[in-house]
Amino acid sequence: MQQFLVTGGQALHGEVVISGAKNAALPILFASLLSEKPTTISNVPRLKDIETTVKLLQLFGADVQFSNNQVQVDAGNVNNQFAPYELVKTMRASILALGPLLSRFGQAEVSLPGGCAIGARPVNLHIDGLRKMGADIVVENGYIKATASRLKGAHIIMDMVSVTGTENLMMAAVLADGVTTIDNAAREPEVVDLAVYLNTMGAKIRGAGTDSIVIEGVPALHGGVHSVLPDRIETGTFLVAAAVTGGDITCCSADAAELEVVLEKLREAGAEVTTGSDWIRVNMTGRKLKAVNIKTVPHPGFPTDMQAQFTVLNVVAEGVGMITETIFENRFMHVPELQRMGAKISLEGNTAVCQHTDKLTSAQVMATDLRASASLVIAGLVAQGTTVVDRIYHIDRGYEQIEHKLKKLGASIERVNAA
Ligand SMILES: CC(=O)N[C@H]1[C@@H](OP(=O)(O)OP(=O)(O)OC[C@H]2O[C@@H](n3ccc(=O)[nH]c3=O)[C@H](O)[C@@H]2O)O[C@H](CO)[C@@H](O)[C@@H]1O
Ligand SMILES: C=C(OP(=O)(O)O)C(=O)O
Repeated sequence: MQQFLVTGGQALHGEVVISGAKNAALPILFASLLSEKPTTISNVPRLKDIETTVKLLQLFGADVQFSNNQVQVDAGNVNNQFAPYELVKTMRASILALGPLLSRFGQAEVSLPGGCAIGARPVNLHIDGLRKMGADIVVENGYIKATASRLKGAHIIMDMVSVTGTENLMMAAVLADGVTTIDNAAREPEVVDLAVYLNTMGAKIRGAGTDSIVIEGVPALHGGVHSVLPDRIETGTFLVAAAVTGGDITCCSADAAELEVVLEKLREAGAEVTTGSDWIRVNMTGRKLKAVNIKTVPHPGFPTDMQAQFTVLNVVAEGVGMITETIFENRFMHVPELQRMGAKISLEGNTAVCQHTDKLTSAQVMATDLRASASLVIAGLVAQGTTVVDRIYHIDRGYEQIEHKLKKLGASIERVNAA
């Protein structure tokens, strides 16, 4: 098992190139299953979750070539629609195989993903929506078994805003017979990127990015070429790391329009934030960090995937900052670990009350999920001494070469094999 050793005290300086977005690349790779023709996707981050997706696509019978950051998928010979528990348990996004497989082949059997550290994360909305489109679905022995001769267009009103739920149903609707409307749809930029990719392949989707998406079914898709949008959560993570260390960094290949609310919170926290067409700079030199209040909500509100990083910001900042998590019921697993580093945080229901802590001190801490692990690394960058972050396989799910990127910005961080 690998660990990070992070020695605090260096302000981050310089430029970092942001990778393609994990949460866009995953649905886009699964969407390739909808076409018999080859597709090419560039700006794909090299991450554990992407490797898992490639394995799944290959298991289905697709020919997948991954070199540098480009993936070519030829799903012309797909002959298997079974996603086993062994792969699905390592990556919840595997549920995104369900919609495309069912839509193109009329059958799919996908393991239920199960809960994870941040919450139960059911997939009832995915199943209900597909049933509305005429699918026969049974859930037994831990598997979702779905069949449909051809899915039919339907009017689906989502009970809750679900990102992968919206994506799964949008993909399923692309080859359905007739028009599907998804109301109360997720508006995340990753949903929009998926729609752009599908439209490139000949799908007829409009309204992505609003809460009502209309999909006119087509008989087949052709090939396509697409570049994945920049990862707004990776961008935000580096910007927070710069702010808490009192640094000055520029994220290149980044999109400020996707991060408006996060940038606004950084300004409120005292950072100087400037942006260009494809870069964002945060300068904290000689400035005082102030605590901010945050409430996570679906896009365009504050993203839950940036909550743990802002928890650290609030601990280092002056004043008291409240962090309220409304999306996932258990997304404060980083708090006890940060407390072990001296952070003054008290949990009151779904709110973490963060107080200024004069000095964080190093400790051995355990990563429990992807963004929690990012927050522990950020805390290590400002703590006195060397922090040991265990279970960094969580961070490898979502951050491409994080230690190399941080080192280039002046951080002291090493990946080591645990003794
Ligand atoms: C691969 C990917 O894109 N992951 C993102 C996606 O996860 P994911 O798509 O899994 O998250 P959802 O948007 O579906 O979850 C939002 C809320 O809805 C609930 N829910 C969801 C589906 C369902 O069928 N029933 C149900 O009750 C969930 O438990 C959660 O409380 O959006 C989350 C919220 O922005 C992000 O944190 C994840 O990084
Ligand atoms: C929760 C996340 O991812 P996933 O939905 O893949 O678990 C995340 O990216 O922060």
